[in-house]
Amino acid sequence: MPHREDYTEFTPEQYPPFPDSQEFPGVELKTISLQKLLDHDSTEEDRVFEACKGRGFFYLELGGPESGETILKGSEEIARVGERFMALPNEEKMKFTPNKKELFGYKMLGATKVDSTGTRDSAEFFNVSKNDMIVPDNEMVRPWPKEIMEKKSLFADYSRSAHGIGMLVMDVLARQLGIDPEEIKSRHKIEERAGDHVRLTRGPPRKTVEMPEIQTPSHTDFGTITILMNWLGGLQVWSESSRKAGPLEPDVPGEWLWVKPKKGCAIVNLGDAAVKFTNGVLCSGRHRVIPSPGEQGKWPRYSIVYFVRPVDHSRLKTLKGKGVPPADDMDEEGVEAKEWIFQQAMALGSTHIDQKN
Ligand SMILES: O=C(O)CCC(=O)C(=O)O
Ligand SMILES: [Fe+2]
Repeated sequence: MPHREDYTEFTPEQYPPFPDSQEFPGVELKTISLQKLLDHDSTEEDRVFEACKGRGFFYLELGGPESGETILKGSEEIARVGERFMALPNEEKMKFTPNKKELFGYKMLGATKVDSTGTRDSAEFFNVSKNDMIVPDNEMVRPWPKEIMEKKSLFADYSRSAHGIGMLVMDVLARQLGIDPEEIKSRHKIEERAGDHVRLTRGPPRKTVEMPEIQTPSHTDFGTITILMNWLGGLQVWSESSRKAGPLEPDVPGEWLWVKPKKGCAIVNLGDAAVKFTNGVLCSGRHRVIPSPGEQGKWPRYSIVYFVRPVDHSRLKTLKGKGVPPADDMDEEGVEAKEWIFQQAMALGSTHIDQKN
């Protein structure tokens, strides 16, 4: 008999492959090499620009560079932290719900409405603030569970690497669009407080063959760019890219296509802030998560996501660049990022967020 300490429900080495069947139509995504982007390979820069103007989703091959290796190894270690936290009794987990209009902390199963009739989601997640992980304990602004505090340096390294990778991509995109890269850098300084976080998500195994439940409802990410690690199918993108869909439902005809996890790669996607900065030249792809398909559905599904977001007090508005069509808001001050993120989260049907400052 294995000891309790040996038990782990996050066991990527045991997962069956994504089913090879027409029943589960997949999306074709470009695979971009992190090493080539670091080397300023101009063909790779053109490819990533195309991917971000198109669907706004691509695979990023991580192996080799230090930051990529940190994400590859760190995501598995963080998933195990997630497993330990999610196994705690509910009352323990509920001590860490968000406060003050922020999204950090625990979201229980069912806290998000997934459609206009009020059906609830079926995944739980924990958002770990980048800023609290990269400062000494006495400068942290929230209490964190012991499971996370024990691994604070892991979260700090992971946050720095994921943030760095996100900024590398944004720097390429800014140059392609003739936007002054400083406009992007100054809005994403890692030491300044931002909504950036590492999200640890657990979705339960699939209950029925029909896969009726929604683990994470249809949405576009709110921030600038997202670095996602997952090991089991479940993520789907809407087949048609849309730059102005409302919060929950796609507004253009299409279908959900599966995004198959790809070994050694992160799935990277742009968020609504990148759309705002570029007046819709870049795309924030609509996506959702349902239980894993076929045999994969017997396992609980973990994903580790890093959201790069504009710093709290920066302003969201269209930036100037030769590749950016002029917009009405270019000479305005713009809305504060913290308020924008809060508004977006509320529009998505979140009921667990504290609406008071
Ligand atoms: O779990 C996943 O694969 C994606 C999760 C996601 O889209 C999100 O948390 O915003
Ligand atoms: Fe997302």
